[in-house]
Amino acid sequence: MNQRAKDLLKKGTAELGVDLTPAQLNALDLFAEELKKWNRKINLTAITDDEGIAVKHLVDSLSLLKVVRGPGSMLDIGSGGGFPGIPVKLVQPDLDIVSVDAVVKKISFQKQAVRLLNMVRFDALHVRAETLAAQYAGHFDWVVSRAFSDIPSFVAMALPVLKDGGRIVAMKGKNAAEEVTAAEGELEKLGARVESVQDFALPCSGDARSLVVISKT
Ligand SMILES: C[S@@+](CC[C@H](N)C(=O)[O-])C[C@H]1O[C@@H](n2cnc3c(N)ncnc32)[C@H](O)[C@@H]1O
Repeated sequence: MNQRAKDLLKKGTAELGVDLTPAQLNALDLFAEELKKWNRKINLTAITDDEGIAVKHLVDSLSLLKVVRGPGSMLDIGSGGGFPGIPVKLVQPDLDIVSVDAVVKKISFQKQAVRLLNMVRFDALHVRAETLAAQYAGHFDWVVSRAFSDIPSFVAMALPVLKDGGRIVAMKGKNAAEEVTAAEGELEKLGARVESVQDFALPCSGDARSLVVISKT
């Protein structure tokens, strides 16, 4: 990434209360360069400029650390090019992460990023999230997603693999409040409830963001 994008990444994460070490900054930069390289051949993201990647992918993914902390296990459903799971792992290595996507090319990219960045205890799996319960029933402390689906569909996939006392986190943009209100009845039927909604402005862009935290009832 160019110097301006690196400065935005450092400033944006500092605003989130995350002080990146030079090694973490370097790892996030390497990941961004690999993303750009693969994106020329396969469609991983519509955001291709360095500043956009720094703010809308990296800082945005790391905003999850407002509520998710290690140590523990985390599942990222519908992770695409590795968001939020890969940036989160690079900054919070004591989280054991499973990252799933239904599109094999996206998982091939994530596996390459794992090799390039020497990541351990990060499994990128080409599976549909609906099939995970056979292997991971009641396993995860955190089940997260960004730009994945409506809240009830996500929660229906997350509940079978959530540990007792675990939390589901939906990363949302504007209109989160309306989505939460619309989801309440369905969540009750599923045996879940919205525990908190943390609204904030994405650093460096000001775009509205919300972290919707959901627990089992
Ligand atoms: C809009 S993309 C978001 C990607 C990434 N989370 C991000 O924020 O950039 C949604 C992703 O969910 C994946 N997906 C959709 N349904 C899925 C399912 N049932 N199980 C696993 N992945 C799924 C798609 O292949 C796609 O990569």
